[in-house]
Amino acid sequence: MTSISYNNNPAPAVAEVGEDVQLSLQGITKVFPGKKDWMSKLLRRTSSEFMALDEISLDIKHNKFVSIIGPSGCGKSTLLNIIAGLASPSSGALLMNGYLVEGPGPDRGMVFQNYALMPWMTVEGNIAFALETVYPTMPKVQQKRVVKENIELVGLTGAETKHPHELSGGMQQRVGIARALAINPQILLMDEPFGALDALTRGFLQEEIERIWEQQRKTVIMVTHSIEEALLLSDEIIMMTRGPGAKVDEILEIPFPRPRKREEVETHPEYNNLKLEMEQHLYRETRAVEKSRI
Ligand SMILES: Nc1ncnc2c1ncn2[C@@H]1O[C@H](COP(=O)(O)OP(=O)(O)OP(=O)(O)O)[C@@H](O)[C@H]1O
Repeated sequence: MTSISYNNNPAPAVAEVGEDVQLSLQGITKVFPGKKDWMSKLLRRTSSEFMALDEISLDIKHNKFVSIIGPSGCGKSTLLNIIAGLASPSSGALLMNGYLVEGPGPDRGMVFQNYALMPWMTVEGNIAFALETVYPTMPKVQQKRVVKENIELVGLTGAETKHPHELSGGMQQRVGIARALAINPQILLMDEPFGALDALTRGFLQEEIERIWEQQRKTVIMVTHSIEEALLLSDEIIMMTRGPGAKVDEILEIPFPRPRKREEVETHPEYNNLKLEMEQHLYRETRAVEKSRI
């Protein structure tokens, strides 16, 4: 792979973190303000403020595949958006290699559930556009090489000149993955990346992600609703409590050897215990949410 470097102009370090820690979340709280303006009052759509996340502290180590799982609406996407710099925390700090980060940056690449491709651009156009935006001075020859390498990496060779509407959902998400990887982020963030796909395509793409991860061993943080997906891909699974004021309940260490094959993972002696523990966690938290609404 072509190596790309960039100057992220990091802010000064504000705290000591362990050498093996790449990303440190320190007391991240997110409170969404309520709506009390005259228009909301007129439309009877006022709301009070809502604390989505309450003092989340986490250390993510280099080259780990980490999944975040929790009951629906607990704040998984909010947390990922804060890590991506697309949302700001109400309090707390986010440190990357010990340096404070306060906005989006090319050190974090994001893959969205709805692909978020430019519909008027081709496959290579979408990837080249991301590269141009992040590395405006990159020579065209290098840009072409990076685009080609990443199209190859996600198995889309031959589809370079197609537009998103000519591609299946699975192929569009491959473009989303290639685009995120092309900017050579230190951390790949994925928000329910396979959530909009049918079961078979989802299975294929999970295996593709496992293959790509083995090649690159980049740190990945993935939000998912799927226990099986988290178990297949992750080194660690962060289980969140229900909101409001969601916290980290427990972090599961996943012991399956790599490279992973679905059949081997599913027949590992620890698989059923881990799956049961996750099911019980999700059931308990979801049941509590439902009870609170009755
Ligand atoms: N802009 C906002 N203003 C007010 N509340 C918000 C806003 N965005 C999210 N929320 C609330 O914050 C909570 C967390 O939302 P978030 O989308 O992060 O949860 P999630 O765990 O990713 O959900 P899901 O599992 O359904 O994808 C929800 O209760 C949601 O309604």
